[in-house]
Amino acid sequence: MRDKLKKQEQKRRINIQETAVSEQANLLPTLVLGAGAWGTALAMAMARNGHETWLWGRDKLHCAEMQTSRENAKYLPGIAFPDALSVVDDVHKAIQNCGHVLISVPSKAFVESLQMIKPVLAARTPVSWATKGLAPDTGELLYDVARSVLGESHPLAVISGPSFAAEVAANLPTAFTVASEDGDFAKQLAGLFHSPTLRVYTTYDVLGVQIGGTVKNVLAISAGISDGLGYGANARAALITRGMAEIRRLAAALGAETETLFGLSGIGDLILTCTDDQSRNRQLGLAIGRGLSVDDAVKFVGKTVEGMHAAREVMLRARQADIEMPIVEQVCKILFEGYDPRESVQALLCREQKAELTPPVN
Ligand SMILES: NC(=O)C1=CN([C@@H]2O[C@H](COP(=O)(O)OP(=O)(O)OC[C@H]3O[C@@H](n4cnc5c(N)ncnc54)[C@H](O)[C@@H]3O)[C@@H](O)[C@H]2O)C=CC1
Ligand SMILES: O=C(CO)COP(=O)(O)O
Repeated sequence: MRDKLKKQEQKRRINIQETAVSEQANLLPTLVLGAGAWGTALAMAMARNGHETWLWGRDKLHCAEMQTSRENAKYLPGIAFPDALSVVDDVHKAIQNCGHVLISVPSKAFVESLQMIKPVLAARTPVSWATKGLAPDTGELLYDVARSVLGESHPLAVISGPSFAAEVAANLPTAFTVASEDGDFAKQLAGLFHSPTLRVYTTYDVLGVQIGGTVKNVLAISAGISDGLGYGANARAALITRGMAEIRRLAAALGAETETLFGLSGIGDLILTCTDDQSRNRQLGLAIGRGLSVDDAVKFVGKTVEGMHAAREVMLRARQADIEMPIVEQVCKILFEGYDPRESVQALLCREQKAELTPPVN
């Protein structure tokens, strides 16, 4: 009995501490790490809501330019920073004094960012990220990477969904999802962004949100390749739909909620990036489909293309889970084994006949 009461008291204290941390996250400024397109757009969205936001980028010259011009002319030209947004120089001081860190760097720089904040981050300061992808080589989910680097004490959250940076920066209507195992933190983080032009939904399914946001990038490359080859709208719709089946299989195998894949971070982001030319993953596919070599296509796009990094790791996770992801497999063959995209499409079409749905067994 005494043990039970002790445990209840401990739980109550943890709750009080967590509430204090969460309230602090709302009052103290948010530090955004990564002054690319997405980090800047998210920083602008929070600052427009009056939340004091600090933006840090590793390129000192770029930061100095942003301080002077009050815009990010490199990634989001012509959109002025709100008053509550400042570009900071001293990242260590900012990490120590902020109420929440939001990481928005490419997946290859994610661990490096966690390692940079870890020694200076105050205990229990919440950390979120908008990075989409898996850990290079190991294919670990970024949530697991963050937990193992930062330990158990920091509330963590993932931001994902159909949201091109340029449209968010331009204040065009957008909806995305915040996922966290800590429901209070999810709500508070969503509240920092929520506005008449930005609807932010919350969920606890961090796994499903990360899988959707990662695999859709690989599938956007496949849709781009198909469109670059001139294969038409039927082929694109088939790739999106069968691609969705691949996402669902991986998500189910890893223990995510199927429902999540039918939400903003799943089908929402898949449709966005497979169909709109703002997507850099789709742009890479288009260039390959139109005849450029993979190397030349990467140079031609010249921007962050997460699907190029995620493709191998997604395939690795699929093999570990013993599931088929034929579209992702063909994208890997084109990107890394020199396959001709036409051969890959043939390989997909020539797969054995299959049922889309089989009757339930009584
Ligand atoms: N651009 C978009 O519309 C969206 C992007 N995302 C995701 O956000 C992440 C970042 O993408 P973007 O901002 O678009 O990329 P970006 O290419 O516009 O900018 C990336 C920024 O990260 C910086 N960077 C690279 N390595 C770094 C490091 N080690 N430390 C600090 N900064 C570093 C670069 O200097 C650059 O400023 C990606 O995972 C992407 O998939 C998610 C949703 C929308
Ligand atoms: O994730 C995105 C929008 O939700 C951005 O997609 P790209 O990285 O393909 O440009």
